Amino acid sequence: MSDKSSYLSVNGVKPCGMSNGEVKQPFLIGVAGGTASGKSTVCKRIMEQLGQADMDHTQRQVVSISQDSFYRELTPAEKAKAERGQFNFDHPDAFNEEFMLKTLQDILAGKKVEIPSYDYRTNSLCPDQVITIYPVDVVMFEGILTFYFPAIRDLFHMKLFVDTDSDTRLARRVPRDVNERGRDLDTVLNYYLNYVKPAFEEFCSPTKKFADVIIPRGADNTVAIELIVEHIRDFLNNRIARSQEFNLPLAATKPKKPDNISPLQRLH
Ligand SMILES: Nc1ncnc2c1ncn2[C@@H]1O[C@H](COP(=O)(O)OP(=O)(O)O)[C@@H](O)[C@H]1O
Ligand SMILES: Nc1ccn([C@@H]2O[C@H](COP(=O)(O)O)[C@@H](O)[C@H]2O)c(=O)n1
Repeated sequence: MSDKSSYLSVNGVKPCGMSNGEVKQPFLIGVAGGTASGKSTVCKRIMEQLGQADMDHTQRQVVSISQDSFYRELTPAEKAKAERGQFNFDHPDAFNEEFMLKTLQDILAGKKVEIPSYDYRTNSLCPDQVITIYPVDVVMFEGILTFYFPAIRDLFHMKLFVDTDSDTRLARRVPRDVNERGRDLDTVLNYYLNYVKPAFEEFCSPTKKFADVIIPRGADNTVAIELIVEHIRDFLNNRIARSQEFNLPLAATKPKKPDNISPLQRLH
């Protein structure tokens, strides 16, 4: 099971459209950055500041999805290489680009999607542990190569790059891989030097130029996180205002019930 599942939203809310029957498109945020830069932690902080962290997962209106759910299935030969620490999981070819694109397009179209969990210990997807994502207000999509694929990059309303010093990232990655991903120290260090670091320089770091906001120091940068949260709130408030304008003629005969407003919208 993914070690990010504690906040990965298995949200059970029913699909919710606008009161005028229009499909509600989520605010889609791409979050990129090197391994262990703090992408997941930044998403968690955004969720907390939007008042979503302590909420029952069935009520959440903010969802965070990891790009790791979109690793492609490996052939038996590739699996054997992965077990020896010789398969490159930091290369774009390791991902199922088509599935990633289709899933994000479906999310934007207001559809319910299903994505698998990822197991780092077996280097494989868990098809029996499917995560259902129902339509919500805000979807964050985080991963090392979130901005690498042009068609996927173009889908985001907002692009964040978490920019954390590489020594700090290595210092975080080593204990994480040993304690949570069942790797030994030598394998982790060799893998980092042979695959992770070169791929970061070739494929991930150059995508920083596509970001709207670069977040130095990741989750420690509380000012940047507050500014991003304010921007998300503005977007949602503007959308509510637009939808209320659109609904004006209906409002006289059918007042909008508080239940039609999502928990996130009710904050403002
Ligand atoms: N600002 C921080 N200070 C200390 N530890 C952090 C910070 N941000 C993340 N970590 C830790 O570093 C590790 C990697 O963070 P994570 O958010 O999972 O990174 P990513 O999603 O980019 O791989 C985790 O163990 C996390 O708890
Ligand atoms: N089976 C796997 C698959 C991926 N990785 C590493 O995960 C890193 C990406 O996840 P982050 O949370 O660190 O962004 C990437 O650098 C891969 O090397 C792995 O170790 N095993």
